[in-house]
Amino acid sequence: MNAMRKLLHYLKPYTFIAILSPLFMCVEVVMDLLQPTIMQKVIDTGIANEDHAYVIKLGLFMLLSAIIGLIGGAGSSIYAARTAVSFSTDIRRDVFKKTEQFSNGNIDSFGSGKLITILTNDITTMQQAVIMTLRIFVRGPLLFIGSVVIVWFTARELFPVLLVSIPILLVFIYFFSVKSGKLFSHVQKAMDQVNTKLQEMLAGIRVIKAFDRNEYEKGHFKMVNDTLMKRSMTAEQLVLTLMPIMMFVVNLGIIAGLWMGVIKVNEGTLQVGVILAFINYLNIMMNGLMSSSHVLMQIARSFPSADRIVQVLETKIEITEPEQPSKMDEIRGDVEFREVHFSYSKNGEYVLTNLSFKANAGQTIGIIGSTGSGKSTLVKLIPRLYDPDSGDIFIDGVNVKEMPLEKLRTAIGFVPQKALLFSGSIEDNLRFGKEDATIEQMEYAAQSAAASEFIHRFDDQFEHTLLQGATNLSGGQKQRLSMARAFIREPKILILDDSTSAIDALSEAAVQQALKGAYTNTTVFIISLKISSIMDADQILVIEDGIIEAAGTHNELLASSKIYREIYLSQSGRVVENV
Ligand SMILES: Nc1ncnc2c1ncn2[C@@H]1O[C@H](COP(=O)(O)OP(=O)(O)OP(=O)(O)O)[C@@H](O)[C@H]1O
Repeated sequence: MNAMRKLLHYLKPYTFIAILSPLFMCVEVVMDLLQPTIMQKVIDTGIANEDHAYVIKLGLFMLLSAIIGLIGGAGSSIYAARTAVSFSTDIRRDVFKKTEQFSNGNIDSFGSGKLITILTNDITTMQQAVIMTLRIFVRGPLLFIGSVVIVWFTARELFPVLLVSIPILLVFIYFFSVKSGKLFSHVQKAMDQVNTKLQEMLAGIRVIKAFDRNEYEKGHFKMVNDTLMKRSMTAEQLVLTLMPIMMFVVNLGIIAGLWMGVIKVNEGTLQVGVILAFINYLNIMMNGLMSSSHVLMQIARSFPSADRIVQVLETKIEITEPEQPSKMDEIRGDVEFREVHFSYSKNGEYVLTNLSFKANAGQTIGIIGSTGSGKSTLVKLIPRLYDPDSGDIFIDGVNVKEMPLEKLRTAIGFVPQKALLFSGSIEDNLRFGKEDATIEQMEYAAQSAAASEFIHRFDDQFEHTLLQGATNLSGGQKQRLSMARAFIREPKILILDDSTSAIDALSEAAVQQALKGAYTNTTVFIISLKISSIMDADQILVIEDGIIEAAGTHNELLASSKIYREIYLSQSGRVVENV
């Protein structure tokens, strides 16, 4: 309820056109309600007295009221659609803006499948609810109340039929609306699972094929799809069953009306036209109630959607701008971790425990350790993709939590473990790192990342188009471009998270040479499973189970760290070549 009230604020800018819709609808309803009364007069006065002129006059009047009704209906639809679409567009914009600010932790906790369902399904459900409320929620009750009032004044003898049938209809509508709200919230949850599965399948289609897991994936998809089907079926069936039940109650009302009416016609206290008008009004009433019940169900369905949308809009962003950002000059690139503890699920097991180290500006820090030991997590804390549970990280002596986020992140070039490029040209992707980069800067960054050669092999070079997920590049080419994108920023801190894993030894040596040459003032963090990639570093951190097991230069570690020595020995064939 609260969530719905919050979202209704989005209607405020459209109040005027939102009011126009029901106003136009009133015109249509009045015209609809006039028709049976005119018809009654045609029968009881025109036809009964054989007054042709009267019949023609009323016939023309019926036509005119139908045309006015049409204008009213069309006007109402146009303004309802305008209001609802603008309303949902504004909500979608804000949900998108909010998700953009989400920290990694926020995204982890929602899951991208659910976020997509919220941005598509839930917002569309709200849009439908607004359209139906503006159009039908006014039309339904107006038709209903109008019919009751007219029957009271024109066919009071048959009014007892309404006194019995209306409460029965209302009970059914109440029961179905409440039940459908619950069922549709289950449908939305099933939809989240289908979206998550679809996303995963599309992202991993190559792996699925390579492992010949199509059948397994099909089976898995069938499972979530079947759940969605069952839940949708139950919900839709319930909604659709209401119609025949209401028809049945109305038909009983018609029979009762006819029976009472015929008796009264025989007694001479009622005219035949009144019975016909009564039956018409009973049908109009049922239509009014039926459409109101549809709106009620749509509204009931929109409550869980509103809750989910507001959940996103009100999510507390875990990583926020400091309230009083410290004033900093140019960042030099000193990085210090002081007693840092971190866990992904708050109060869960620590992934990093009591990390302390210092990197001076311009130094290269190698990070090595077994899979899952916490290497990537460590570097993700530097640009504040996550914040530590306790302990602090300083850049040039200033706590990163006190630095303006933009200043902090523009000083960092991050090359993630999985090279993620965007659809568009190579140039677009490089400009992602530096919007106003010149062609010379692009050339230089590409050269430093050993990407120049393959780019120049394309006819259109930097304008070469990358498909979604850069599927038209090889793994190594993607890594090189991802590095070039970070290099072009000329960052003060460069983080290379196992970013040369798909690059041949010669190219890797070229990249390292470039780093030594042109990026001497940059503090470089290199994560690698290969000793050859980090052995020249000024300082190497050996991470095991989230703890710095040892730190020092290559030679120091060979002497002091058992783990480092073991890694060295296991890779020594390659290392010896490189030394
Ligand atoms: N987003 C996440 N949510 C929850 N746990 C995570 C998340 N990312 C990583 N972990 C867990 O944190 C631990 C450290 O992961 P991390 O990616 O830092 O390891 P790593 O040393 O970089 O491994 P690798 O060499 O395989 O890349 C692992 O146990 C992993 O399962």
